[in-house]
Amino acid sequence: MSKRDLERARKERLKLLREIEGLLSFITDPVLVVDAKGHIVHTNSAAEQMLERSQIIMIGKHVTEFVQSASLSQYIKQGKPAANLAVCMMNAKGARLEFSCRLHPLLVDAQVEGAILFFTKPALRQEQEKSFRYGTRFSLDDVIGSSPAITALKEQVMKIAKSESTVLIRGESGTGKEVLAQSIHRLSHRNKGPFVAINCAAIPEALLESELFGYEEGAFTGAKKGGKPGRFELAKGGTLFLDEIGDMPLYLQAKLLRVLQERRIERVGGTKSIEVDVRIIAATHKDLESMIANNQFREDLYFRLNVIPLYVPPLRERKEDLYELIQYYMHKFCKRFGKEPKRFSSQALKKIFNYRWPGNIRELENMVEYIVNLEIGDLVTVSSLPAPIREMPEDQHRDMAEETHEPQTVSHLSKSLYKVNEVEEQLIIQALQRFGTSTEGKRKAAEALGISLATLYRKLEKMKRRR
Ligand SMILES: Nc1ncnc2c1ncn2[C@@H]1O[C@H](COP(=O)(O)OP(=O)(O)OP(=O)(O)O)[C@@H](O)[C@H]1O
Repeated sequence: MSKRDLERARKERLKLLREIEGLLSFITDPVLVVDAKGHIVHTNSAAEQMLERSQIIMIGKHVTEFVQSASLSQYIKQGKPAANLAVCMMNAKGARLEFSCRLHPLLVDAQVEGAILFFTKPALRQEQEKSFRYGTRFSLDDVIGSSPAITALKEQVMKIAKSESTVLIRGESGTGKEVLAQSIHRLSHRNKGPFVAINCAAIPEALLESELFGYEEGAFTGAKKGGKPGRFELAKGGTLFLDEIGDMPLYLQAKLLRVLQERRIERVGGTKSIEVDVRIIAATHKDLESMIANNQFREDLYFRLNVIPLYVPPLRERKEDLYELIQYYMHKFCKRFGKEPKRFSSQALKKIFNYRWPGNIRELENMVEYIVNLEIGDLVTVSSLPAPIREMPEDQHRDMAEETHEPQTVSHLSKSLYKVNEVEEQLIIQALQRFGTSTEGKRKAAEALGISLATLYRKLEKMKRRR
């Protein structure tokens, strides 16, 4: 085979791998693909979540390290299909979870090359889990951060949680709007009731109406026998979280407005009027005011929803919380994956602090998970950071003082600001150790830190005062 043929074959194989990974990611039950000896060659994210281990850890290991079964290895070796093998999956904390495994052997020219293993929950557990589906995972204690903005937001949440009024949470994607909605529910009088969420952007328009309001038997082709309750009914006595409300089509906005006014619904295809007993919390990252101006969002609905407005600031406006969040997630993922916490080099920290975090906390969480999974020893350098952070052009670096919104007086400094100051101090000390304390050294240190010489002097003055 020529070099070109080899390269083409390599590319074909890579393409096939990407296709397989893509397909596996759509499957919401855990899937493991193993070779003929039972070593894992692919996993999907559902398997990662279930086993609480990252793909990087699992690939190459024998399946029996994670899945216990009397006969699984035999089935794989012999290339025998199986429909319903009882297995136990063991997560990183050592918990044993019962699953039913379907095995599809991979045969090439009648030779066993491996197997695809699908894991589904036994029917009884599916039933038990249904009752947990409308619970919450987060409380206000899970809202990490002590910047003035987050502290004020938490105080506001505590004040309004007990009220029955509708809340509209605004903020960019990944800032924690759902975390906040769940915290409100937990603090409310309705906390014994369900917390039912619906993402108006994720559900196809044609299904959204029946998902929200339910339907009666025979309402449309394919409607379930006996009909189906909608989220308004399922949330009875609790909270209904309408996520991405800005993506709701106009005709449903009109219907929602009517429901909010009359506090009653009718299922699609039904005539019976059902009383609504829910508290509504809506959220969006969209600019509703300009949507109203462009006739894309109803102004009357906006006023109905915006009774208690809450705003979650983007991470770049509260970089004081970065360090606390990184520590929180470092601890969480190290515990989950059984790893030792890692330290960041000063240059890596500088990149992190100067990055704009367009994906907000979700992006930060992903970064820490990625880093925890890297086999790089305990020091995280710039080269280990994800590409968007690592490759941020120097001219996008901002003055750290501007970005951290440092309050002017010492009395305003919160606990976490001290932490940022500690990080900053570390960076400054390391830079001065490297370049020296002469004027020229300070100039170089300021340049390396991405701040002006005047800012460096100001920070050095502050450091002196703090000591
Ligand atoms: N203050 C916080 N402290 C710790 N984790 C947080 C905080 N806020 C958000 N998170 C985490 O960030 C992720 C995104 O949060 P969430 O889904 O609530 O964001 P969102 O604003 O609703 O996003 P979207 O608009 O995309 O739905 C979650 O995994 C959550 O655990």
